[in-house]
Amino acid sequence: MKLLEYPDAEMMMMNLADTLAGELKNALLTHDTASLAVPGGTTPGPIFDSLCSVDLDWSRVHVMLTDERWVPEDSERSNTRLLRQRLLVDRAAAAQYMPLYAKAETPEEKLPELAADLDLALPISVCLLGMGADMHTASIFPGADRLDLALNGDDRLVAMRAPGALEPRITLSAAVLNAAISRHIVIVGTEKRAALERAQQLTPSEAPVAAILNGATVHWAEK
Ligand SMILES: O=C1O[C@H](COP(=O)(O)O)[C@@H](O)[C@H](O)[C@H]1O
Repeated sequence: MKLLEYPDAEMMMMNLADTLAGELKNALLTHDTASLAVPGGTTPGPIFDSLCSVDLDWSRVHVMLTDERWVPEDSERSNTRLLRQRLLVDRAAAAQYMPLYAKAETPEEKLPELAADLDLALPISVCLLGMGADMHTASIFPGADRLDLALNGDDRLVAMRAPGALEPRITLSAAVLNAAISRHIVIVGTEKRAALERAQQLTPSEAPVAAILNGATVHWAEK
């Protein structure tokens, strides 16, 4: 794992947007299409605000989330809602969005069709992940019901319920995240920095983020 420390979060978000854009442009030089996986939650909004206006051929880019909360798209908890408001706008509105949510009571009902659609966009060219202070990444949570499947199975997508998650989740598996050509993790604050350091001493079952640290670049700013 490589750790990049930034003087402040604003600079980090702009830098990271540039890095992701550069990697996408490179991928498009040698492939017809490229894919970008991004997290939801509270951290990545400012990255999306910069990335969405980058001049690249977005029509050849598949955009997907690393994970989704099983709530309707108009819910404030929806990661898709965040993407539609802040990433899939401006030039990036031309990207092809691969949803991880479809209208149904439970993620299990839609999982096979969502997973089949994803195949078009795998392996991921550029992957950005977040991390919670509880050391979850994507929606791979400590104590989750299908933790072993998400960490060690071959499935691309896993439906999850966990004590630390407010609603059912659907998440890309560690296998899919680790197959990404480039992997970045963005974290802000001293609590998450301490959690990252703790995770490096723990097993992936105790600290799921540990499963995807090898080969990743972690971007950190205190505030
Ligand atoms: O629930 C989630 O949490 C993580 C971390 O979110 P943050 O609000 O602490 O930045 C996020 O990476 C994930 O995509 C999201 O579903």
